Amino acid sequence: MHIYWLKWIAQCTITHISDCHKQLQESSGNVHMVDGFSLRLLQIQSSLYTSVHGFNQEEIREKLLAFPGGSIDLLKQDSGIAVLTINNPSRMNAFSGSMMVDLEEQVNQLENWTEGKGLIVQGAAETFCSGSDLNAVRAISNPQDGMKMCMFMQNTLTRLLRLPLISVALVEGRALGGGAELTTACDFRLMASDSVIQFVHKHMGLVPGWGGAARLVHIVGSQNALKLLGGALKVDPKLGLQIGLADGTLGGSQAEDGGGTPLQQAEHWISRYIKGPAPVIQAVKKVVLSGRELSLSEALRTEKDVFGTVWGGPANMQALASKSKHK
Ligand SMILES: CCCC(=O)SCCNC(=O)CCNC(=O)[C@H](O)C(C)(C)COP(=O)(O)OP(=O)(O)OC[C@H]1O[C@@H](n2cnc3c(N)ncnc32)[C@H](O)[C@@H]1OP(=O)(O)O
Repeated sequence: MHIYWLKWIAQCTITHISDCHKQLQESSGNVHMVDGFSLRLLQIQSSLYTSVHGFNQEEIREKLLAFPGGSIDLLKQDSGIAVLTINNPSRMNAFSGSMMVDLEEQVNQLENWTEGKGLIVQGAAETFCSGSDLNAVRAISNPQDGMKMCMFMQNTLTRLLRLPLISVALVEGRALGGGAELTTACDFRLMASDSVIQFVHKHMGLVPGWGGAARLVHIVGSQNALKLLGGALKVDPKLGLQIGLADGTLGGSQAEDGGGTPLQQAEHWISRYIKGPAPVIQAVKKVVLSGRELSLSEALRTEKDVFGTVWGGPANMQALASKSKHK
């Protein structure tokens, strides 16, 4: 069992934890073998950095908790859409150390949300996020601590992007520095009419460190990424749509976006992509994610595995029974 399990862990670095959980249960035939400890181990394996890379999660957690303030709030709704709110309005929703730890805990929650289909990431009080809290940054400005914080946030944001939920960043006000990086850890970005996404890192004598540069290149291409980072350009909704950083804008005609608050408009926008049963929507995200992250042959094998989880499943059988037509 141990050798099989270790082999499986090596394979499932990319595959989402729930797949591992399910297959472990099947292979062992004993659900009790997948206890909290094993799940935690699997979560660590789905992260980028582990002790092999000199990363000590508990040590950096302790360090980050020394910089408290604000919170990351999670609301899981019956609709299958969760709302994650970056909440530190007195600092324009800058990330304190404890908020970085909070975010990791909320991602844990979402990884285990079997009924989930969609996720909206927003900032409190009509602005998105002004990056890392400069007070914390000053206090841990030595390269060693900076690298540890960077690994912690890369782990968390990678797991956020790999959730089997279709995610959208709802950008109101400003998304600056690490806040701009956070928007790239979602599948889509929606920009309110007066909003700005700006990778201000160059002005701070930095480059992105939370994985934002690598993800940005995937989203807008290397030419545009170079312009955005090299010029610390302000991306408004018009430029965002033009270069593909924004997938939609809010504040259009009522008919188009459903009207209401920006959050209601974002819920309306995402609802068209998450209609249907959770296992099917989660499978959609998984096949796209594997196509995005894996080599073609690995992605094809993953697609086959994910296909196997929905083929002959309840939604498939129901559709066959109802002889549905796609007019
Ligand atoms: C790898 C991660 C890299 C990074 O994220 S580095 C951080 C990048 N972010 C920044 O440099 C943002 C710096 N802040 C600003 O440019 C401006 O505060 C900002 C966001 C444009 C808002 O400007 P205003 O509307 O004029 O408001 P304000 O400046 O009076 O700000 C209100 C209060 O919020 C505070 N604040 C804003 N961003 C912060 C941050 N990142 N860390 C800590 N505190 C921050 C700001 O100091 C002010 O506080 P207070 O009222 O003076 O006590």
